[in-house]
Amino acid sequence: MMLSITTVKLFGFQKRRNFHSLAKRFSFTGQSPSEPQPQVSLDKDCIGFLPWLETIAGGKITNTLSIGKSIYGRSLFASKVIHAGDCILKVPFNAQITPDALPPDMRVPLTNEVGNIGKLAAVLMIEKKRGQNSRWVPYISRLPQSAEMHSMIFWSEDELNMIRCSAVHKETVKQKAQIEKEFSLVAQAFKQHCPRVIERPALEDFMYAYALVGSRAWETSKGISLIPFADFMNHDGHSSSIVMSDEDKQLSEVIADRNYSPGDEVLISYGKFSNATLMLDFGFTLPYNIHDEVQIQMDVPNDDPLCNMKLGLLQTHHTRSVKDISIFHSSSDTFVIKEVKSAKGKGKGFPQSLRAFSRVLCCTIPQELNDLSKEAAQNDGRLARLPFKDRSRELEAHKIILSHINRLIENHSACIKEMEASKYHVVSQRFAVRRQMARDLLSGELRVLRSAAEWLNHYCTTLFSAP
Ligand SMILES: C[S@@+](CC[C@H](N)C(=O)[O-])C[C@H]1O[C@@H](n2cnc3c(N)ncnc32)[C@H](O)[C@@H]1O
Repeated sequence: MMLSITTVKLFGFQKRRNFHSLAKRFSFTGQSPSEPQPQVSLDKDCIGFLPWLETIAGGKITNTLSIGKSIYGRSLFASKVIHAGDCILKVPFNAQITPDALPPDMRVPLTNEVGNIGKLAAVLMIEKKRGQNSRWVPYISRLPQSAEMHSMIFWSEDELNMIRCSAVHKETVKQKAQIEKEFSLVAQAFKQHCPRVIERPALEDFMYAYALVGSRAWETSKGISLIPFADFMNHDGHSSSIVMSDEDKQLSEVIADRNYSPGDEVLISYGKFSNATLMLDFGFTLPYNIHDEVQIQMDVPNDDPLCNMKLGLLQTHHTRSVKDISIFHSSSDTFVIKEVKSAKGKGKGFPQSLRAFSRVLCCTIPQELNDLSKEAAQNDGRLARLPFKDRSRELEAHKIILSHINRLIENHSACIKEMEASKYHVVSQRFAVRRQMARDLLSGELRVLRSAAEWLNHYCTTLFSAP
């Protein structure tokens, strides 16, 4: 997952928001009550950075932001009063790094099998190896080191074990395998086409570059772009400021969504990401993430006598809507549930597609399946979307999901309990950060699962009370 950019020709003024607490993580130096405008403590390592980038850009990038340090690494802070609606930074496309920078000979062998992140990671490796000869050295030297990063591809077996009950565990394994596959192609291309720059490509270096790109590049018309300076901005899930791209003016820009005083940390939204996505790709979590979700995998058992008929029917009718598919590469029996806001049916409900799947699952004779198929044809074509007329069958269908969800609740609770039991062991700072991430992930998923169980329980108990 990359950060997604919004392409704009004309953009509307974004809604004013209340000041959010994340914007106050910064500690000021030398601030006294008589000073109404606190001074921003600049990141001394970045003093020459903006003038350098402005030279490349051929113009001003910001009038109101400076680079400072937050508890989450580098960040941008208001150096002057900023009003909601102000444009706070503009980075022209010519000051961005894209896969177009790959040596032409390397582009061809990498075309199909290496994704945009892998291609840009290869560019970053080349620039890094060029050292002081790289045009981008002032930028590259200010990127975080791999030891400071917590993207899940860097997690050890023990660390990954903490989240074994979550679907993101499997995704991490898949992502690592994909990176290794892409690395073998990139390494081959390096050996053939740039042996003098990269003599002995190392998987470790590729993984580091891949994690940097995955956590700080935006999808753009070039496929993907690293946008220096804009990528020093940290994420706030409540912010409505995003990085936007203006193809006519050939630049990326950010508009403030709220007022800021000098010294405030200025945050943007990377997207509506769950903690699973944030930890997999960005290496952090939010303590309470409203976008948390749980991936549910349900199978038609192989020993079900109607297995083939059910699979055929499900395939023909596509039980899932596209909205059910998340970051996870889903198979035909994968569903995503979000927090069900109210057990009484208000707010976001329980996914219809999963309920439909379980109705199909509990059919025991071909006639029932044929009836579902006929019913779909008479309505909007979607299978099993209406409750069974026979309420005990409807109950049975929902009990299937409920027992699956209850099992996941048990697994999540056991993982959390195990983690809490090991809380007082002496651990490294790195492990402590990752354990907190694991806790945020699992508690968020547990919240989602419990809301789903509550909804299902309510549905099951009221099924027979309706007239
Ligand atoms: C686009 S970069 C932002 C700049 C970064 N802090 C730096 O030092 O260069 C994204 C990275 O910043 C950190 N980050 C951003 N927002 C965060 C947040 N709300 N909580 C924790 N870490 C965050 C994570 O390490 C993430 O991978």
